[in-house]
Amino acid sequence: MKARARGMPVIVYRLGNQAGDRANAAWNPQDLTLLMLQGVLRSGQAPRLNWRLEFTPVDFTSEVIVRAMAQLSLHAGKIFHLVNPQPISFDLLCDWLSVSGYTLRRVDYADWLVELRQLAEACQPIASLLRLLEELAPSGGSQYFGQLSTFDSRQLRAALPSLGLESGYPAIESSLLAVYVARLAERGLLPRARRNTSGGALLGKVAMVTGASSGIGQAVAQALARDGCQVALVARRADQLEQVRQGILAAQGVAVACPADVTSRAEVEAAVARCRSLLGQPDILVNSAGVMYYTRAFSGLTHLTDRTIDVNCRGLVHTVEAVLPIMLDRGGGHIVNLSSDAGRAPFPGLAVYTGSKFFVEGYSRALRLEVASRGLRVTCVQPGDVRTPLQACRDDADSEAHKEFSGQGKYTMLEPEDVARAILYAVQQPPHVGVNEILVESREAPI
Ligand SMILES: NC(=O)C1=CN([C@@H]2O[C@H](COP(=O)(O)OP(=O)(O)OC[C@H]3O[C@@H](n4cnc5c(N)ncnc54)[C@H](OP(=O)(O)O)[C@@H]3O)[C@@H](O)[C@H]2O)C=CC1
Ligand SMILES: N[C@@H](C=O)C(=O)O
Repeated sequence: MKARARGMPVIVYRLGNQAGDRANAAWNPQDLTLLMLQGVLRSGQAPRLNWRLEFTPVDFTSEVIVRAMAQLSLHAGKIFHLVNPQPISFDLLCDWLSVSGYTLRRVDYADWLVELRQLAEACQPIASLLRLLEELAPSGGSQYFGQLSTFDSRQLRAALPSLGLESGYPAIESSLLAVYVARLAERGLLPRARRNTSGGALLGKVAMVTGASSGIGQAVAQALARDGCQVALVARRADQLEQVRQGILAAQGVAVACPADVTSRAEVEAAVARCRSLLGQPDILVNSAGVMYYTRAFSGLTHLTDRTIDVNCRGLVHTVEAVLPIMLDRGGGHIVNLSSDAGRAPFPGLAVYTGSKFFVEGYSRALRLEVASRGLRVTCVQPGDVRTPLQACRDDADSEAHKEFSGQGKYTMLEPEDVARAILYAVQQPPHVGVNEILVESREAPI
């Protein structure tokens, strides 16, 4: 300020937490974020903490400073806050570490400190972490972590294009965290992650599967994970998703639960954001969430017809619209929509369901025409009857219609895995091949 008062050009930089650079993760060894990472991964424990953490890769900070100095006349007199405008929650970071191959146990903060004290004798960074925590939170409590100051970064954001930094402020996302953890592990500063050993043709791809808590969606999620995909599991029942996730983890795969009701745009968008933070951008979207109620059009069960349209039509559009910008941006992606043989032919007792699947067909075909030239593929899968809970007759449905028209007990139905194999075939094709439709039915019941 004195220099400014004497007429010298001054730019003020207010720095938040500085993290390692994005190439090598060269990082101040006494930084709290790094020490916390070490504390979590060395102890194998994730303390319950209400902490929103922000950090900025140090190479970004130095780029801003050097470039702004080169344009002094443009930026003199400005204050640049280099404080990450998009902090992430510590919970999300721990979830990310878990899906990235670290086994973590959730514990209370106080219990974690006890564990750290035991590790501190043999591990210098843990001793440093304990010292820092005593300084920041002398009473041993976790209150310190609840405080996060946010700063107005508008001035910096506005200046970034003129500084040649059009890609904006570095987001704390999966790809950045992956570089950090890998580089730090190479240098022995963090333990190495357990790798996804399932291998397979889809290794490195990210898939989002709706309806993953049951039936076809569950089988597809498992098959994709076996083939190397990291899978985001979407449905409403969090407990069911957790079971599916545990099964995938036990088979050495990678999966994360993203509970959401597809009829809510906001919940779908939050699920996509969680997938991006924890696994990365989705390469594949499988829309399997759906409902089917045997009801004749004149039965007056309007709540079931509304629900069918909401889930099968609106829900599917919500997920497609949430991932489309990401896929278009990257110039690639594969959307697989569960239609039905009822998307090709009418079925009595299922007028609204048939209509919903004709919608899926029409929507998918038009979508394909719009996005094919931009690198995206759209596949409609049309299964005949599959042995899943969808085929059951709900108490409030039209039981006579179910008795008369359902295929149950009349022939051998497909298994969910039969449909999963068809989907795997479609997504494993080379990028120039579009498998646009697959009709897969019970041999005994062709339409
Ligand atoms: N089974 C069959 O014979 C056939 C099925 N299909 C289609 O395949 C798809 C999957 O069916 P299937 O696996 O058999 O059925 P299931 O009943 O086994 O599974 C349906 C899935 O959809 C999810 N779901 C339902 N409503 C919502 C919602 N509002 N938000 C988020 N998820 C929801 C359910 O999860 P949760 O309850 O946890 O939310 C569940 O995971 C459907 O689109 C169906 O139309 C096509 C042809 C034949
Ligand atoms: N096979 C279809 C209709 O009966 C379906 O289950 O989607």
